[in-house]
Amino acid sequence: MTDTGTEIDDASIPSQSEKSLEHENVETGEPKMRAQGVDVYYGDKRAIDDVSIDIYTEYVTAFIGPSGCGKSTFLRALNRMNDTIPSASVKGRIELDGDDIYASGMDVVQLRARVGMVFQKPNPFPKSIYENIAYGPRIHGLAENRNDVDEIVEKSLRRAGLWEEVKDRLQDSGTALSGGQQQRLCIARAIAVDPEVILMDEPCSALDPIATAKIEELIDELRGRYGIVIVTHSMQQAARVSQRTAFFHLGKMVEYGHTSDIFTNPREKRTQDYITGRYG
Ligand SMILES: Nc1ncnc2c1ncn2[C@@H]1O[C@H](COP(=O)(O)OP(=O)(O)OP(=O)(O)O)[C@@H](O)[C@H]1O
Repeated sequence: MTDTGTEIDDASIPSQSEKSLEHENVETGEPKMRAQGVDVYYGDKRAIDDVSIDIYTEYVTAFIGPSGCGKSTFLRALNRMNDTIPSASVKGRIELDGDDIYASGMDVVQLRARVGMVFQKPNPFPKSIYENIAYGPRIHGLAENRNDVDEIVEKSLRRAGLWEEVKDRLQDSGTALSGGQQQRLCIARAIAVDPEVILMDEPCSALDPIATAKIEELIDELRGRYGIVIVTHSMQQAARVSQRTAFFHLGKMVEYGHTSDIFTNPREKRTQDYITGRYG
């Protein structure tokens, strides 16, 4: 996809009457995740206001919007990462395969394996490359013996596009890798526990352009196998890697749709203002 982001000028954006409705209802099949009427609070301050969205395995979904609009807060609500913030609370319903992830019986450790997360700053464990990958499958009972673990380590590193670079140095520390390699190691670590969804919170913001391009290629290769949701500050990145985009502003999800529509044919003026660089 081309860099459509900030290069769009007003003249290229059709008026309401010209807008195609054919993409209005963007999905048909069952979503992997569904959020309905979700509010997230920090204490009594509402950071997310009545957000509803479906997440599909078939597509990469990008969350965009100006700083502080709540993208990361909402992303973290999707695997209960907000539970680690004492003042945070969530209202509404978030489902994974139809099950309420905030239900009292939900095993949060299991949930975070099914809905994995990759953070802004690569955060490998201060252990070997091998152990970074092997730890999760062992504690989740996915491997019975050393052979199983070896297989998972190789498969995960291959899927994350890192195997060829590290296969001869699996006992080296994960923290000795370059930033881009560390981020791919973190993606491999998420993959190793067989997730269904991978949440990525600005996964390239600490990386140089070449490492960024590799992560973007990887995201494209992983699409379809896992539901992928990416928070990004870069509209160019959203346009390159995602098929669906949600635009957030002041805690609300203003607009959701096909990425191409959001960037060339937005329905809402606030989306148009953002993609044309009026704020953010
Ligand atoms: N741990 C926290 N405690 C209190 N308020 C918070 C906390 N984390 C975020 N907020 C507030 O919630 C709102 C949304 O923040 P969030 O980080 O989700 O936005 P964002 O869109 O991801 O921003 P950015 O693009 O700058 O990362 C902001 O007003 C922020 O100050």
